[in-house]
Formats: sequence, structure tokens, C-alpha cells
Amino acid sequence: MQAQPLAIPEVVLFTPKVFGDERGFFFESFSERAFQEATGLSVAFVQDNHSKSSYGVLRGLHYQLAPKAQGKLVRVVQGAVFDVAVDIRRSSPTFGQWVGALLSADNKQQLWVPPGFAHGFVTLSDTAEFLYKTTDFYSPEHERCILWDDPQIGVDWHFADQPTLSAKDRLGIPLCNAEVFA
Ligand SMILES: Cc1cn([C@H]2C[C@H](O)[C@@H](COP(=O)(O)OP(=O)(O)O[C@H]3O[C@@H](C)C(=O)[C@@H](O)[C@H]3O)O2)c(=O)[nH]c1=O
Repeated sequence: MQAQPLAIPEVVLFTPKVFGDERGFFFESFSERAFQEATGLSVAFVQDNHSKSSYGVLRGLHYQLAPKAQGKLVRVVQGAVFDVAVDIRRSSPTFGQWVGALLSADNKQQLWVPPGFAHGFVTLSDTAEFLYKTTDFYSPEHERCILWDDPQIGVDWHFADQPTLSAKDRLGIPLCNAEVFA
């Protein structure tokens, strides 16, 4: 497992070592030891999620407020997405900045999105199946959504068409009005 901190270094891109042979492939999709070595964090993942999206579906930018903030370790097992993390920790030198990565079934990469970040992705393939582990349970009362196209953040989604959003995500609010992290 190779770990690469992105421009916001708390966000880490993992590339697994894939063993291919005549049967197919094998790789360790999660190792607590490798994760701890790369991030310096000892976290407990308590929930696994799996979603499927059609081409152009954009989910985000989502987060849960403290004390139910979630770290997320995300990956794609079918198709491809562009995945984005936005730093929404007000005291952070990178507050309001974003980083992103192309995650696909082919590259098998995973992104660690720590607590204190809003997260979203857009589906670049016909369909995409998206799997992620979270460090806290789902808590609808703490759930918030920032507008995917907030100009203050200026995410380049690597997607030229108009994305398909949920009703909830259409009601996302700009970062300047959002409840965020200290
Ligand atoms: C996220 C979540 C949703 N649900 C339910 C609520 C709702 O009826 C249905 C669909 O929920 P949503 O529309 O919020 O699903 P979705 O838009 O896929 O939400 C997810 O988006 C990505 C970008 C994230 O970062 C995740 O943390 C999560 O917010 O699933 C759960 O039961 N548990 C969960 O953990």
C-alpha cells in the first residue's frame, strides 16, 4: 500500500499493491497497520457504505457536524468518479480549499477524507459503485450539505455536463453561510 498526501496533506491517497495472476487479482483493501503508518491516526471504522450512481450523478458536498463528524475512506469498485474533499476547519490554513482524485475500479485507489472535511463525488462512467468506511455512524441531525458549485470553493469537478443532484443536494448552502468546524 503506497500512501501519498495530497496538497492538503491530511487528505491521503492510497494505492494498493495489486497481485495479478491467471485467476484475476488480489489486494488488501484495508490494513489498519498501513493506514496508521500513513496517517499517524488510530481510528475505528464503524460503518461501511455502498452506493451506486449513474453517469453524471453528483453527491455532495456532505459532512456531519461534531460530535458526529465522520472520517471516510472511500473507493470505487465499478466505474470511475472524481472525488473531492473540502477543508471546512475554520482554523486551518487551507480552510475553503479542495483536493480531488480520480478513483476507479481500474486504479483501485482510495482517498482518506478526515473529519472536518466536506466530501463529494461525480460519476464519470455509465454507472459507478462507491464503497466507503466511516469513523462514526450516520446521524441525519448532524448532516449538512455545502453547494457543489460554491464559487468561493471553486471545485473543478472534471465534468463538463450539468450534474444530476438529489433534492437535498440542490438545497446545499454556500460555505460562507454553512456551520463548519472550529
Ligand atoms: C449516508 C446514509 C444515508 N442513509 C439513507 C438516508 C437516505 O434515505 C438514503 C440516501 O441518503 P443520501 O441521499 O444522503 O445518500 P448520499 O447522497 O449518497 O450521501 C452520501 O454522500 C457522500 C458524498 C458522502 O460523503 C456520504 O457521507 C453521504 O453523505 O440513505 C442511511 O441510512 N445511512 C447513511 O449512512
